[in-house]
Amino acid sequence: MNGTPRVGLIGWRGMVGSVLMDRMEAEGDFDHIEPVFFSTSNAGGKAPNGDQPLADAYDLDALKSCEGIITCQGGDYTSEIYQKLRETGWNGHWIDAASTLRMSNDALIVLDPVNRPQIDDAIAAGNRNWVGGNCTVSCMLMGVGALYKAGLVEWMSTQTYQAASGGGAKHMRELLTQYGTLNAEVRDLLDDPKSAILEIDRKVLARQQAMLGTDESAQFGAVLGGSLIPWIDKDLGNGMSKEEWKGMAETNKILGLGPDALGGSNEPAIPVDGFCIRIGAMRCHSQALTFKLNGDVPVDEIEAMIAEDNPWAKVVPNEKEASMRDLTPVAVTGTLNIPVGRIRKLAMGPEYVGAFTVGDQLLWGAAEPLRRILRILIEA
Ligand SMILES: NC(=O)C1=CN([C@@H]2O[C@H](COP(=O)(O)OP(=O)(O)OC[C@H]3O[C@@H](n4cnc5c(N)ncnc54)[C@H](OP(=O)(O)O)[C@@H]3O)[C@@H](O)[C@H]2O)C=CC1
Ligand SMILES: N[C@@H](CC(=O)OP(=O)(O)O)C(=O)O
Repeated sequence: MNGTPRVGLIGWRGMVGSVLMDRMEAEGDFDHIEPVFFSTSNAGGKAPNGDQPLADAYDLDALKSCEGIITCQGGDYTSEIYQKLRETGWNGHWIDAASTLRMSNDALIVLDPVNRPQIDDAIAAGNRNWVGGNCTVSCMLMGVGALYKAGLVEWMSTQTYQAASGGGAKHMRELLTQYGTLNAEVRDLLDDPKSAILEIDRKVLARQQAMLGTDESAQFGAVLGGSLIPWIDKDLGNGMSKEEWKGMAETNKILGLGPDALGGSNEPAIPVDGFCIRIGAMRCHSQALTFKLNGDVPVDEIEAMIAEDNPWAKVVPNEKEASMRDLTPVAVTGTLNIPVGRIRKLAMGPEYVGAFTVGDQLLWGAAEPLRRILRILIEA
């Protein structure tokens, strides 16, 4: 991009978009672009800054006037507009949070602390589509990408603990409402220290069961408050959820491995598989990882590789106090830190290593890679 490019922002007032706006303000990104704010619902309304009214996000001429577009509007918008815009001959940079284009042959999944070499190659090759990765995959690679870069991983299994925010703002509200409803149901008993805990438990369960199939659980389609949901995203019909499928597909594409890598790669894909679980956290995704490494690498070497890989990955000593203090959603939310802890050899053998990592899925999992690719393209 040249000079101070005109960049269209779509989806800026949504949950991901609001986090993106905050980060762009904090990093001075608006000093490097001429922003054009779009809306799908309020064209002509007031933009968040500047004196231009909101442009219509379905107006192809308005979109075409931008050298770059960043959208956090969601997959439906991308499906509706992207192809039409390209068919007009628009050759600008399309930067997208939605998954729609992620596996396309002409799109790179961006996570520059992990795949900057692929990004540089793609820029040189004239790539124009840049898509943020799945939140779980991006947060995982920010933490343990060093092991992949070093060629140490034979396979990895993930067990995720994903926050309500992954579903969207309404899901976060539903979770908190459920917690409140359950608390209200037993408040009198909680206030009485002599009340029987099994009575509290019985009443909570009855209230949870009463939520099923009602508006109280409409977003998740199951009760999350005081429970969990062992399925995220679509059912692929082969026993796998789409969220689980993304683990291997996107990890390898980001790393430039396997046939789905941009331009295809002769390097074989690394098996990544496991279970993705929704839990009652707000906006941090956590994951327990099991690696089979292709050798017996000492734990202190693994820790050093992770610590040195990027400024955000932080090794947490595998001790109770440090883990409880630094390796939780409460410790990480709102920060770019990606702590990696519980690193230890597993009983299966010296090549088997376990780790636990936490990341804010709205930051590294969604907004941050987008604003960073914008800066990279401006500076290229
Ligand atoms: N949620 C997540 O964790 C992740 C989401 N993504 C992607 O980002 C997309 C957007 O997700 P998310 O930000 O959660 O979606 P939101 O529902 O928060 O926002 C999407 C759009 O909804 C419109 N909208 C309608 N009512 C409101 C309201 N009251 N407040 C704010 N916006 C409103 C806005 O469009 P307008 O201003 O035009 O009316 C907004 O841009 C997803 O569809 C997904 O593709 C990617 C990674 C993670
Ligand atoms: N699927 C993630 C959110 C996300 O990032 O989705 P996608 O891969 O569609 O961007 C979740 O629900 O936690």
